[in-house]
Amino acid sequence: MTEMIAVHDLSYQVGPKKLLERISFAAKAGEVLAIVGPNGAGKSTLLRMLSGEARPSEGTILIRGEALEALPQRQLAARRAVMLQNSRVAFPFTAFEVVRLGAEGVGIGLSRRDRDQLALSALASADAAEFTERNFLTLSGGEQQRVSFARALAQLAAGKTLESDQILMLDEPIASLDIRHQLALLEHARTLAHSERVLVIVVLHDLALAHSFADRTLVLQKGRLATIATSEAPLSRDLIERIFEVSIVAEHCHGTPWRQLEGSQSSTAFSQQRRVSAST
Ligand SMILES: Nc1ncnc2c1ncn2[C@@H]1O[C@H](COP(=O)(O)OP(=O)(O)OP(=O)(O)O)[C@@H](O)[C@H]1O
Repeated sequence: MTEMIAVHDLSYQVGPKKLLERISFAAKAGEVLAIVGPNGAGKSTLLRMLSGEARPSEGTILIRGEALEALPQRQLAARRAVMLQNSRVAFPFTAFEVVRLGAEGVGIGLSRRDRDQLALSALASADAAEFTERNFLTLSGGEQQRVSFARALAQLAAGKTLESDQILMLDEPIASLDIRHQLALLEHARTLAHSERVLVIVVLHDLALAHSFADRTLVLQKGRLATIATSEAPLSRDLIERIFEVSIVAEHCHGTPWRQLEGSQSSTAFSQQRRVSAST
């Protein structure tokens, strides 16, 4: 079967600066794909390309074999929902209104009542029901993030009436969440992937969480795809040290050997020291 998404030789340049260089990979329905990498590696830029928000300078992105840029807006909105790092809301909308917007453009076949219901159940799924009538702009960062996740869920649910093949794109969705909500959000995303065949693409900073939740992890470094890690072939300590410019000090890991740490559920076992640069 055609890949859900296939990226070939994707490059993106702003002026003389190359933000992404010759990136190629493909992903299937039902997969959780994490994207990790140091600050400035190009993770958000790549997600902007994959979502259709920006066009690559070179290369192609195919969604189920069709060129991304050729997809009509409504079809694209039904196929993929995106949760950005910082959701900007220009007006003092309630959380309900923000989430309902997700179901608006793609839920045309649904009654107003059905769309309202979708928004309410998305808020509940994201553990954000208590904010339903609150002004979005007055919510805390983590609360806003839960509402933004609900909005993406509402868009997927409404889009399902038009498209069965769907992609959920999440840019650092857990950055402001406490550990309970981090795990709940990632678990929810994984269930969507494994039970409903949604392709989930998620930018994460926490390597241990990426390892635990994703089927594969794309590692970006300076705009290039350094490697793709899987549970069978996890990121090696050496590669992590090289790409993230840290030293992982085994004796500081509370007796946890690195091998176990690679499969650990929590990033708290990480103990890192800045590497003294070779030039100093
Ligand atoms: N319009 C632009 N013009 C010039 N440089 C840009 C532009 N947009 C992004 N960049 C640069 O491109 C690089 C990649 O940015 P991007 O936001 O994709 O990184 P990231 O991997 O998501 O980083 P972070 O982990 O900090 O969120 C950064 O160095 C950023 O400063």
